[in-house]
Amino acid sequence: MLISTESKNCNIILLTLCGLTTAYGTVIVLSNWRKNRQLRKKALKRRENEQLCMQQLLEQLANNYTKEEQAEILGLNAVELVSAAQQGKFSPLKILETYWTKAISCTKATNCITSVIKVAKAEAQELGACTDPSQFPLFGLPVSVKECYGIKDMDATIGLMSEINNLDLDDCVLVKVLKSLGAVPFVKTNLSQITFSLASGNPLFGDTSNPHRLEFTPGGSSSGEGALIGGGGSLLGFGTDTGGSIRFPSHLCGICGFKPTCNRLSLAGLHGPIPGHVNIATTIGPMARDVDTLVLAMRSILCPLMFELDPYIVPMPFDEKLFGCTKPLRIGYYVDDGFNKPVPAVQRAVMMAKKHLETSGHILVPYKIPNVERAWELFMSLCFADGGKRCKEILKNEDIDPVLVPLIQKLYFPKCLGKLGSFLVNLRNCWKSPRIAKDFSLLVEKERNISTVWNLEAQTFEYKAKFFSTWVQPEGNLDALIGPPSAMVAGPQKHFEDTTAILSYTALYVLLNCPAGCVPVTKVTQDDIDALKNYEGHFGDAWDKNTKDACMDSVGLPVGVQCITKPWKDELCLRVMLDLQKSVGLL
Ligand SMILES: CCCCCCCCCCCCCCCCCC(=O)NCCO
Repeated sequence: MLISTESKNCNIILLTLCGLTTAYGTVIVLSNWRKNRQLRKKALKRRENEQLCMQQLLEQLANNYTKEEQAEILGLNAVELVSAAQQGKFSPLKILETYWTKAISCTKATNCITSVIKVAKAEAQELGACTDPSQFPLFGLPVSVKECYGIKDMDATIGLMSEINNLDLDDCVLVKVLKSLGAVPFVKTNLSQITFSLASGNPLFGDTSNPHRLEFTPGGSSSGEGALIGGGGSLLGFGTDTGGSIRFPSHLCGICGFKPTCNRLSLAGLHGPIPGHVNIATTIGPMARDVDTLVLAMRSILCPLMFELDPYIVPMPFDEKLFGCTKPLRIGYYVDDGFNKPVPAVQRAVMMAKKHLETSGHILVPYKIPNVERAWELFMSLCFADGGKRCKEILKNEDIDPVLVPLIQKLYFPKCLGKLGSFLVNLRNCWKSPRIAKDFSLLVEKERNISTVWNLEAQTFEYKAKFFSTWVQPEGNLDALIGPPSAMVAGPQKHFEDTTAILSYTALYVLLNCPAGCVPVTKVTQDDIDALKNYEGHFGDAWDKNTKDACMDSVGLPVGVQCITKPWKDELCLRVMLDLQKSVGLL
C-alpha cells in the first residue's frame, strides 16, 4: 500500500516534470520561431527599401549625362581618372554619379551591392569646391567597400538579420583614410554570411552572381567586390581575407586582388565574426581591374593618418625602393600543392605566368610546398579553437545560408561520436577518403583548452620556420613564389560548399602571414576542358569529383595566378604582380 502511494507520487512528479519540460521546450521553440519571423520581416523590408532607393537614384540620374560623357569616364582606369579629375576635366560629382549609375546596373544583373552610401554625394560636392586637387592622391575616385566596413549611420550586418539597423557611430579607419585622400566611398558590397565561406551570399541580401556567367558563383567572401569590379561598376574596392576572400573572388571574376601582411592596414572599425584570432588573422586589402590601381591604393593609404588613427599598425610607408628595384628575382613556381589538384586550366595559367616572368628577366625554379597537410591541420584547429562556439552563437535565430549548413552541422556533431562520424563520412563518400574523414574529425573536435591552443601556436611558428627554410637554396634564395589561387575556376554555386577543397592555396598564406595577390592570366579553353575529362585529382574522392564537375562548363572564364612574397615584402609582391600583368596584358 505504502509502495504504491510512493510510486504514484513518483509518477505524478515525473509526469509534471515531463509536462513542464515540454511546455518550456514549446515556449522556447515558439519564441525562437517568432524572433526568426520578425527578423525575416525586417530583412525583407531592409532589402526592399534599398532596392527602392537604388531605383530612385537611377531615375534621378537618368538624364544628367549623355551616354558619351559616361563612356568617356568609364573608359579610364583609376590612374587616368584621378589625373583627369585633378586637372578639372570631370567633377568628382559627375564621376560619382556615372559610377553610381553603372554600379546599379551591375547589381541588377549580379546582386553585388547591398547599400548605396548616400553621404558620398555631399563628399563629392565638397571635393569639387577644393582649389588644390593635386594634394589628394585619390581625388574624386569612387571606391566600393565590402559590407562589413563600418560607415557612420549605416549598418554592417555581415549577412545577419539581427544586425539590421545596428548603425555604426563612426567611419572605420580605412574609410576615414580614403576620404582624407580624396576618394569617395560610394557603395557597400555583398559578402558570404559571417564571411566564413567562399560562397557568394547570405539569406539577408541573397546570392551574388559572377559577371562573366550569371548562373555561376563569383566566389567569396568578398563576392560583391569581385562581381562589381569584374562587371566594370567600380575601379577600386576593398575586401577582407581570412582564408582567401580577396584572392578567390578575384580569381573567379578576372580581376586583381591583394592581401597585405597583417598589421600593415588597419582593421579598426570593421565587423567580423571572430575577433581575437592571432595566427588566423584577417587582413583587409584592395581589389581592382589592374595592378596599377592596387599600387595606387597601397601607396596612398599607407599614410601618416592611418598610423595615427590606429597606433597598432606598423608605421611603414610604401617602400618605393623595394617596389622600384629592377634586379631579376628568383621565383619559385608550383602548379599543385599535392593536396587539392588544380584543374588543367589553373595549372596551365601558372606555366604561362612562369614563361612571362622569365621573359621579363626573372629566374623561375620549381618549388614544392612543404607538408601542406600539416598546415591544413593547424589552420583548421586554430580557426575552430573554440569548437565553433562563436559561429554557432552569432547564427542563433538566423536563417543559415545553405552553403554554411554542412559546416555548422559538423560543429554541432557530438565529439564522443566523432570517430563513428568519421567512419560514416568515409562510407558516405563511397570512395575511401582519409582527408574528408580528417576534415570531419577536425571540425567535430570541441573547444580546445589554453595549453592546446598555445601548443598549436608554437607548432605554427615551427611550420613557418620550416616553410621559409625551403626558400634558402644553394643557387640563391627565393624572393617570391607563384602558384594557383585555387584548384578550381568559377562554376555553379552548389559546388562551392567544401571549403577545405577550395581554400588550401589561399589559406596557407594566411597561416604564414605572407603578402599574396592574384592576377588574371588567361581564360579557360576547350582544350583545358578536354584535359579535365581525365582529371581524377590526388585522392579520387568526393572533393576531387566535385572539383571536376564544378569546372566542366567553364570555357571562357578567367583564370588567375597567385604571387607570394615573405612577410613585410608587400611592395615586392606588388612588383611581381605588376611584372606579370605587364607581360600578360589586360585580359
Ligand atoms: C594550409 C592549408 C589550409 C587549408 C585550409 C582549409 C580550411 C577549411 C576551413 C573551413 C572553414 C574556414 C572558413 C574560413 C573562411 C574564411 C574566408 C575568408 O577569407 N573570409 C574573410 C573574412 O575576413
